[in-house]
Amino acid sequence: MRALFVAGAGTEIGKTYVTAALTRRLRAAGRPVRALKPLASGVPPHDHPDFADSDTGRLLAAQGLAVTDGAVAACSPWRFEAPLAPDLAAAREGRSLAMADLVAWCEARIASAEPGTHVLIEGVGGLMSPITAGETGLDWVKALHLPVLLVSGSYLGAISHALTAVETLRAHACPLLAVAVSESAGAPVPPETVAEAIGRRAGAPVFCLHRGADCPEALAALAFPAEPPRSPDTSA
Ligand SMILES: Nc1ncnc2c1ncn2[C@@H]1O[C@H](COP(=O)(O)OP(=O)(O)OP(=O)(O)O)[C@@H](O)[C@H]1O
Ligand SMILES: C[C@H](N)[C@H](N)CCCCCC(=O)O
Ligand SMILES: [Mg+2]
Repeated sequence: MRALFVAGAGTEIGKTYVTAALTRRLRAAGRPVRALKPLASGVPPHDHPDFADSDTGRLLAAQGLAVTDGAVAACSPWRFEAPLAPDLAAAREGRSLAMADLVAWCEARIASAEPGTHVLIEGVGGLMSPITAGETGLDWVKALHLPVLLVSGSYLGAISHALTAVETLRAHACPLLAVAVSESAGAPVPPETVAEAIGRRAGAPVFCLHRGADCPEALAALAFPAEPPRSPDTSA
């Protein structure tokens, strides 16, 4: 597998945290990776002190990339300052975006990735957060035909949010690779308890990331299995 889509059961629950952790894990194993946040709202200009805390800033840092005009545009070509749904954030700036352009950009980035490079695409907000006036993140996932890594929190209510997203993916024949439960601050139960409840019903493996934790090796191995060593060519 060369690319996957990191979708959320909601917003502010850990998609960027998990994407960055997976990126660092792959890089530490010497495996090239591109982490993309094609569409980002709530992003200040990249010379602003808060840029480092934006999704784009955090994904560039995880990739070891300097904050340059080119690197920012190559990670997040559609950036809006207002921390709102993308369609609303775009409208605040008198701009708009087209799903076809977003999908075409993602497909081109996957197609042009160096051989062996893994591509992670982080979505926006929750699975069905609006992208344009008429389309949601689900439409984006469906158009890309990529396996989905669904990120959940562990706050009270996260189980239902995650399973609602799982059912939605299933109803639309979107392949669910795994669920990652990223521990929410102040959660009333350990993330394993949430993961177990999701796992019983999700029909996919579920992984936990505690506060501040690295990406589990097993998640990286499932997402991007190591290529088997080539057997020697004995045909000559
Ligand atoms: N496992 C974790 N350990 C420590 N901090 C975490 C963890 N998961 C999430 N966070 C923190 O919670 C906040 C929200 O997480 P994050 O930005 O990854 O959410 P998101 O789902 O990507 O949000 P958005 O919808 O804006 O893209 C961030 O400050 C992030 O660092
Ligand atoms: C600003 C925020 N952190 C995200 N970038 C956008 C979240 C949009 C959520 C829209 C919704 O589903 O209501
Ligand atoms: Mg994010």
